[in-house]
Amino acid sequence: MAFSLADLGWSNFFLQQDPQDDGDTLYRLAHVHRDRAEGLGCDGPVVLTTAPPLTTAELAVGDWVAADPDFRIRHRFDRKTVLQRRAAGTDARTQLIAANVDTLFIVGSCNADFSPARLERYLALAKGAGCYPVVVLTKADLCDDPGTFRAQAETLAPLLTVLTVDAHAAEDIRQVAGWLGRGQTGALVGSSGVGKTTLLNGLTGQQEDTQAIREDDAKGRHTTTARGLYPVASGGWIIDTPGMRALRLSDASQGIDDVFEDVSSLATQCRFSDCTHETEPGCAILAAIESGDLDPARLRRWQKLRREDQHNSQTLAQARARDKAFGKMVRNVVAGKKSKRGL
Ligand SMILES: Nc1nc2c(ncn2[C@@H]2O[C@H](COP(=O)(O)OP(=O)(O)OP(=O)(O)O)[C@@H](O)[C@H]2O)c(=O)[nH]1
Ligand SMILES: [Zn+2]
Repeated sequence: MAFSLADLGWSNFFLQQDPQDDGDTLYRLAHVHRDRAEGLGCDGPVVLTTAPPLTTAELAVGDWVAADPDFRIRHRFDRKTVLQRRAAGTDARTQLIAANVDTLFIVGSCNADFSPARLERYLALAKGAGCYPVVVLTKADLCDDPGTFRAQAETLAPLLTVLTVDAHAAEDIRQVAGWLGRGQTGALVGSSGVGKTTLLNGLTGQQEDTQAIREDDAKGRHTTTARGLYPVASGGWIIDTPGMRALRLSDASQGIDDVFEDVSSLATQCRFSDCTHETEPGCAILAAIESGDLDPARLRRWQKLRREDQHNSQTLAQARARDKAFGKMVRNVVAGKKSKRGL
């Protein structure tokens, strides 16, 4: 299938950046592997490699790049939005998830798996990344009253859009596709078994494998493997982001404050600027809990996310400082060798 640049999501935002080399061609990245990337251009899909100093580690699905006639990527365009998270394990580095996503579909379900804390975490990720969040609650067909789940979700961030859907129903898929008009890009996040693959299949008309859910705990087995950018019939694009179950936030304080705008604006009204909202007199948050205006569980979730974000941002800053010191040491050693050789 052939696409124009506008079909692929190209816009003035990218056009205004440095003009590419005359011989270069523009591509949007659909898949990124360790040694190569797959790009979509006006002449169809191509396999791309990177030219130093660029490596595939700096590329994300959804990125715009310029490549030379030998299909080597020479330039990556600045991103409109970028989804990233702190890498798993003890490594403090951030991991790229997807780039240039307009709408982040935060998928949950109308069953025992529904978790306000998890939705808030993804909402903070979306706000921090600059994406428009849409909460999609699946399995509405298996639930007596999906409206209660929707109402609960709507309280989690200001002016939040929440859809309740049967991910197998074409008319419900059309509702989701409403955010994916020509050149618009969406991404799906949510824990395993909530129906991301089912939504992806409905949106793209493809058949990726889904697996039957385990009855006991409402959690599916992990079935999705490859991260990629796929065309949607409504003219947009959808990015599947497998492996997003253990989402750890860092550098997300602005996103958290936006999602918890109710709590963070109350905090500015406390008498003491370093109020811990536990016992202090003149605490606006305690007063709101007392009057029933604020759910104490929401306060606890806000505090937990902020603590986690502060901790991760600190370790990230430490890792960056370590990298910088190491780079300096290497440069000093190299400079020392050069001066010994009289260069
Ligand atoms: N009845 C009903 N079943 C659904 C709905 N959405 C998903 N399912 C079923 O739930 C199971 C898990 O769905 P998947 O689409 O594989 O979930 P996933 O989020 O992709 O899971 P991972 O690939 O593990 O991340 C499958 O058996 C789906 O058919 C829905 O809205 N209604
Ligand atoms: Zn307070």
